[in-house]
Amino acid sequence: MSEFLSLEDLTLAYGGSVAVDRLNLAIRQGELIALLGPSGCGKTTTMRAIAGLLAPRSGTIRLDGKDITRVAPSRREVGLVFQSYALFPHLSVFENVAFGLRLRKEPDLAARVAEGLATVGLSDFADRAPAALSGGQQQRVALARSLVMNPKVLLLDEPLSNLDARLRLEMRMELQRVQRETGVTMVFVTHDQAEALALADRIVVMRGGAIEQVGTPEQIWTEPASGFVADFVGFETILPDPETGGALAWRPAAVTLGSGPHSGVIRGASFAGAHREYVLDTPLGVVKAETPASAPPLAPGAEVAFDLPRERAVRLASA
Ligand SMILES: Nc1ncnc2c1ncn2[C@@H]1O[C@H](COP(=O)(O)OP(=O)(O)OP(=O)(O)O)[C@@H](O)[C@H]1O
Repeated sequence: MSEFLSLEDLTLAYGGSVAVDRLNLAIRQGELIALLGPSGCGKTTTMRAIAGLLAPRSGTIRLDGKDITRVAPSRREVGLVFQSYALFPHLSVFENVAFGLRLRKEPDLAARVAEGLATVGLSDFADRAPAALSGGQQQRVALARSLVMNPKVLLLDEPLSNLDARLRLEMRMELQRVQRETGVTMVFVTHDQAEALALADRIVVMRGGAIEQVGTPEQIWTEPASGFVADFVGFETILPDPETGGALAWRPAAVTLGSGPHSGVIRGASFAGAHREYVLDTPLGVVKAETPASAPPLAPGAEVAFDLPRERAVRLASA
């Protein structure tokens, strides 16, 4: 694999407490990588180290063949877009995007700002104040501001989390389009598995300061490498497999409800639009199942037969 950005044995700590422990990751040029994991797993800490805002305790960061571990943030050619867009409220959209270019006294300022605004579809908004823009538009200004600096890597920390559901979908497509058109290598942080699956070329699932699995969205979705990843992508019933000593995991839709060799009691039921979700207490443990919304509803307290078909489970080395 041709590595463009590589993190080698990276250990990151705040004072005495280690937040990321000997992390290894190689990213190709032009890739769109998602760092996915629950709160506190070390995603933001990893991004801060790549940006140069946190000096590693040990390990190496290489970008485009160069060791940048001790290079100052402003010389790294790494762009950073925060979750709060941090635009300057008193500057116009144009001046916000021009800010970094002016600091560096770069040539062709007006043309480059115009190109940046065109890339994010905001050519007509150059004279507006940030306050006169929607959240999604502000986010796109922040993106343009980073892009005009021609970074080798663009880091995005929860870029969509402040947007409402509809805008988030729009910005997902926008980010993908910008990435395709500019070819810039992007690493973004999210705790939303749907976002990671929809956007990323590869997903890095993190847990407790370490990498749990790296794979394409398809691999993570269909072949989770551990119980932790399986649970994260919706395999909500994970039971020991006496045949192999490992474990088996099922998504709710893979559980047959109404017939089968097992029996359980419905503890909870909820309507989710296209389907109904059930939580069952069973001698095997808690089982989560769903049925199409068109199927007759089952009441809490009812006893129901069910099956856990082996052929619809994923196999895990351990639960
Ligand atoms: N400034 C800090 N000082 C001390 N500890 C910190 C600091 N920032 C983060 N941590 C700790 O480092 C660990 C990793 O935090 P980090 O912010 O990287 O997690 P995260 O995966 O980005 O979480 P979130 O999704 O909540 O942003 C956590 O245990 C956190 O408490």
